Amino acid sequence: MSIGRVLIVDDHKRVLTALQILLQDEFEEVQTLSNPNSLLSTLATNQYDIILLDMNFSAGVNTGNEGLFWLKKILDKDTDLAVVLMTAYGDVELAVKAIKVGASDFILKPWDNNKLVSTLKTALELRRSKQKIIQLENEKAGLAREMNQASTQMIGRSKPMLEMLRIVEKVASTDANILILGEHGTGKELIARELHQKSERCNGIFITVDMGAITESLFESELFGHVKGAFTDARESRIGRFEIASGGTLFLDEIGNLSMPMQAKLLGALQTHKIIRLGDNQVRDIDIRLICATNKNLVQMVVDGEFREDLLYRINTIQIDVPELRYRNGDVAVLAEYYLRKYAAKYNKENLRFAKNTIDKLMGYSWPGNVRELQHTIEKAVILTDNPELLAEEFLFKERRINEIKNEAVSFEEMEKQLIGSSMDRHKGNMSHIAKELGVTRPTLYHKIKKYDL
Ligand SMILES: Nc1ncnc2c1ncn2[C@@H]1O[C@H](COP(=O)(O)OP(=O)(O)OP(=O)(O)O)[C@@H](O)[C@H]1O
Repeated sequence: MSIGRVLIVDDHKRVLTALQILLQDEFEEVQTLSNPNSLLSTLATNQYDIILLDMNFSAGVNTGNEGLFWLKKILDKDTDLAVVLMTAYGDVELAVKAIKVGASDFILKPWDNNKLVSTLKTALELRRSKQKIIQLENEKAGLAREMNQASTQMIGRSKPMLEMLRIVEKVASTDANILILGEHGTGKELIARELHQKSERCNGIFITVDMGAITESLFESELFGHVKGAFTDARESRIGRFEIASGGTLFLDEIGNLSMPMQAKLLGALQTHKIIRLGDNQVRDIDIRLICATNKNLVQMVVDGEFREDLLYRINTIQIDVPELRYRNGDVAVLAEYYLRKYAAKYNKENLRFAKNTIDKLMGYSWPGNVRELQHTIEKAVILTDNPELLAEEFLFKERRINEIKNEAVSFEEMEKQLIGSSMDRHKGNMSHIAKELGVTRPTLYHKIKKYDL
């Protein structure tokens, strides 16, 4: 028996009785209605999955117009209801008209019992699939809205920043592939999100894949998906990031970390706009806007034979260079103020201010870890301070010259390690909370935990 509620509408009592007897063993609930005039009030108080509706109600007038009239009324109330129509006259034109208006199917009287039952069951399945699709579409749109809302506003009014934002503004609405270059923590992911939000695809999904955290063996399954049984651990079929991002934007972070074989596979998908799930043979079209980012010098990598030239050309239709924080005069002060307000609110220290000379000290520092380092530095200071003002002495920077920046990367790594370690303690290993606090994706977090052996 199928789980489904059926309403039969026909003005012939004998038809109603015969259909009810036939269908009550096949469906969960079967009700009848001999007068269509009470159809709308019946629909208002009861829920059905299928309506089996006669086309001709007034004796002697067999135009089917009454059926079409009631069909429209039903669909006005609930566009997803499956309506199967019945007529004693095999009028193809009328059938086409009814299907165009939104009927699920059409049955001729006298009916064949088996055919009638299977038509209704197919209509029911179709309704279920439609409902599932609508539910998934709603969930997807809701998720996209939530993800878009969650992203931070871009802060910065310095000249290099304004120049970059002007380019972002210009290229966002195009569907061009974009390559974002910049040091760690300069805001590449934030810019990618901004591009997505300002694009025609803003109601679609923005999805990030951290290429630095993806292993050779998982690459294809992660990006292209797999079918059940494609490899030992593939217990269920799974769609890949390319398909999830369909209609939206796919952001490939740390693209410079891809091995040559992975680059070849990625290039294949980008050239053909098609993918094949691992273990499958169906070719599927992909519809994504591609944004890539890296802190590596890809041109040098091409020269060194570490990055495919054809892939570089494919991904950098437009290149955006994100300026390092140390070259953004004035942005440090604005960002510092922004993060002070954010963390003061978070840690219930709303009245906390910077002391007079603190901002000068922050502006004098070179910020090798860029905005992320500034963000974490302010958060740490807000947590640790017992003063009503954040004093310059509370920020302990080793003064560094530009030629020391190479070594700074090492000390920044040390700092990053400590930050992750303390966040892990604070959140008792809850990866979602840690990733949220540190402003990184979970794959990046896993990668860093592995890297620092935490
Ligand atoms: N202009 C900005 N305004 C506000 N916040 C910013 C800005 N730039 C970066 N941030 C913040 O700094 C942190 C790091 O930014 P993001 O992750 O986008 O950098 P990234 O360049 O992608 O870093 P990585 O190369 O390490 O992946 C995030 O928390 C982000 O919100």
